[in-house]
Amino acid sequence: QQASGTALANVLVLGTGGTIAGQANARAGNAYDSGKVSAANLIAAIPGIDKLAEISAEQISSIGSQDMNDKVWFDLVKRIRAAIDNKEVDGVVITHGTDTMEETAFFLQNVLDTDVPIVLVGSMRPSTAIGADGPANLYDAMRVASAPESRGRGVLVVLNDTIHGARWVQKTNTTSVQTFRSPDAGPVGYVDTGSLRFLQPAVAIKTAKLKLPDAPPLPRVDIIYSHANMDAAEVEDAVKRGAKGIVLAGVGDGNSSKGAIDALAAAAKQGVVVVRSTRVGSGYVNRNVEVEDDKLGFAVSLDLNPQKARVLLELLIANGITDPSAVQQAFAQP
Ligand SMILES: NC(=O)C[C@H](N)C(=O)O
Repeated sequence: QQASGTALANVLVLGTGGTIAGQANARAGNAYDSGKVSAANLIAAIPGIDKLAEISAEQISSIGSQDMNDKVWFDLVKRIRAAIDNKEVDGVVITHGTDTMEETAFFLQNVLDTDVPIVLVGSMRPSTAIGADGPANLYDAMRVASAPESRGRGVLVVLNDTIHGARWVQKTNTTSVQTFRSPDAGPVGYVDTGSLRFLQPAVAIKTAKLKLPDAPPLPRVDIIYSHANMDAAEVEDAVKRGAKGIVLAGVGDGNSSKGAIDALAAAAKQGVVVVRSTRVGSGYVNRNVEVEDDKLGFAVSLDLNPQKARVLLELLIANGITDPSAVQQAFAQP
């Protein structure tokens, strides 16, 4: 049963920008500009998409997702909540740049309380490129967002025929159209010319674990990238500039040099929330294996990469959850 009682699902498309809305301007040079084409015009250019759903399109922002920020996130939440509360929609599609798509997806999953499908979509080639991938991706996202079987699966990402879950998806290639992967969990489904299929039945993903403050910004959480020959400087700088939390993009199993770990322990003692993640790109970060987390007052990110650990930690601190064991428990929730 659709929100409006009509045969087609009602899908709200919210444009934020990105390469999917990018346009080359040959006269201005070789680079293309992100976020030039409105979501409404992207939809209008796709033959047959109007047969999939009753579509309405609105623009939230027109930016490359390298510039994604708290204000756009708060605006998205406000609009989506209103659409769901007013029973306007059966599904939501968000057009978005790919660079920070996984962060927006994971952010929304943590604050939206709904089983309505929320689908993020982007492209790797601008809308004016030969073989632009945006139209097919947007068509597929519309199929996913309008399908009853997509309900209750949390926030989804659709690109290149593949459906991913917000917790696991990562951008893994700088330029390839096959860039989104879920290294630790695999995709949740596929959408191609012939079919839309999920690999597992929906296991209600607990959305909205956390409250969103009334207005941005979220508390400052810095990511510190670990490397050979590392000292304490980056950690100390983060503390000096007022970071309330630090995520370590550690080497290997979330490790770092003695100097950096000592500085993180000192920061934790002062009340900065420290979460160890990894720069590796896949795998779990385990507690108390190479680093004495219990003793030093750290939490670990488990399967969350540094950029998603940062999003979760911002939200936890905003909700007053700063005790390392409470932070650890929150990271463990699927
Ligand atoms: N393919 C893309 O969308 C990259 C672009 N820089 C963005 O994230 O907006």
